[in-house]
Amino acid sequence: MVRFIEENTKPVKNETGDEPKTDVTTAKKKVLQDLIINNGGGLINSWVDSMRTCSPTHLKSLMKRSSWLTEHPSALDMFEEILHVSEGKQIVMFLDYDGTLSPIVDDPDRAFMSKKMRRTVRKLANCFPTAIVSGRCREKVYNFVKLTELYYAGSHGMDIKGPEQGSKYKDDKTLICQPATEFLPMIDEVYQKLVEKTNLTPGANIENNKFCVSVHFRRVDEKNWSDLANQVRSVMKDYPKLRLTQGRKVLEIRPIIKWDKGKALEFLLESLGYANSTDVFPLYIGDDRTDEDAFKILRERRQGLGILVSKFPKETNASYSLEEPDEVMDFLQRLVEWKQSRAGA
Ligand SMILES: O=P(O)(O)OC[C@H]1O[C@H](O[C@H]2O[C@H](CO)[C@@H](O)[C@H](O)[C@H]2O)[C@H](O)[C@@H](O)[C@@H]1O
Repeated sequence: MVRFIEENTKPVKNETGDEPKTDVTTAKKKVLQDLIINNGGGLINSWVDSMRTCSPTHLKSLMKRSSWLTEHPSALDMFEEILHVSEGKQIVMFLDYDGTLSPIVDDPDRAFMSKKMRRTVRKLANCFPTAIVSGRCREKVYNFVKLTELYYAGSHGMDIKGPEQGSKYKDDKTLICQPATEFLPMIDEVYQKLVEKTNLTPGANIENNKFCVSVHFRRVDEKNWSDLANQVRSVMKDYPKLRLTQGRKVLEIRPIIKWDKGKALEFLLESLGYANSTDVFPLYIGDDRTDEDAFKILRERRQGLGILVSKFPKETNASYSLEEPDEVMDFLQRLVEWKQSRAGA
């Protein structure tokens, strides 16, 4: 059976503080049950349901933004409080790329970050250890960001490398972590098969992210989603060692190993010498379901905090929110100014 792993989520409460009777969590649980029980029968419908359930416009109708903001306030509004809880600790920054540093666009190859954002991230990395944690392959995300002073964790954390020029925080020139190398031939094979299978589905775009593959359906007409799901399933059924997760209008195919953005965060903290430290404050900013693994780790460790980038209410383990990449840039800029003011004091 193809394994479709639901990302970690927590129930969203309605305005009275109760869980709504039919909320997103319930809907997703049903999708998951269908997958397990039907083992193929209702599978395609379930995939398509899930593809729809993840659309922000669908979620928008289920949750009220005002009550959601009470639980996940703006990180800009709460800036002073965030500084207060990080007092005396080393801030370590973790930044997702798509939808966090760059706006979501139709063509994944054109998801450029602005020059202003790049300047801000460069200044940030000068103030705090900073890592980019992305679903994209590391080389590709590096080509967008182009900053040698950062840590990069590509392929959802399955490809980690320290700063090119060494880090001012630690000499990490040789830091490399690739826990899924044995899957490389399999991923290449699946990528080729998916390209062939989906080439008659208008708008479908298969992206090779080295240790995982993305099947984009942003430009696929909704009436063709079940065809696409069928094509993906027909390929994946022969690969029980691969699993499927979902991001923003994208199906992500990746090895079944227990490694994700949360594990990458832990690995990087450990590499920086903060494995068991209580003096560290990791700040993770991301917009997608795959970022939930990192938000969850921070909650479990009771360390630092997660900030979800979203204009719409979403189930999340993050504590705070920002609406869009421009707000992320403002937040990062304020962190830089705060750090610089202390250095000069
Ligand atoms: O972890 P991330 O850095 O957020 O990467 C997740 C996926 O991001 C990209 O896809 C998303 O952004 C595209 C460009 O804006 C958009 O067209 C697509 O619909 C989004 O899902 C990237 O192309 C994927 O490979 C990443 O896995």
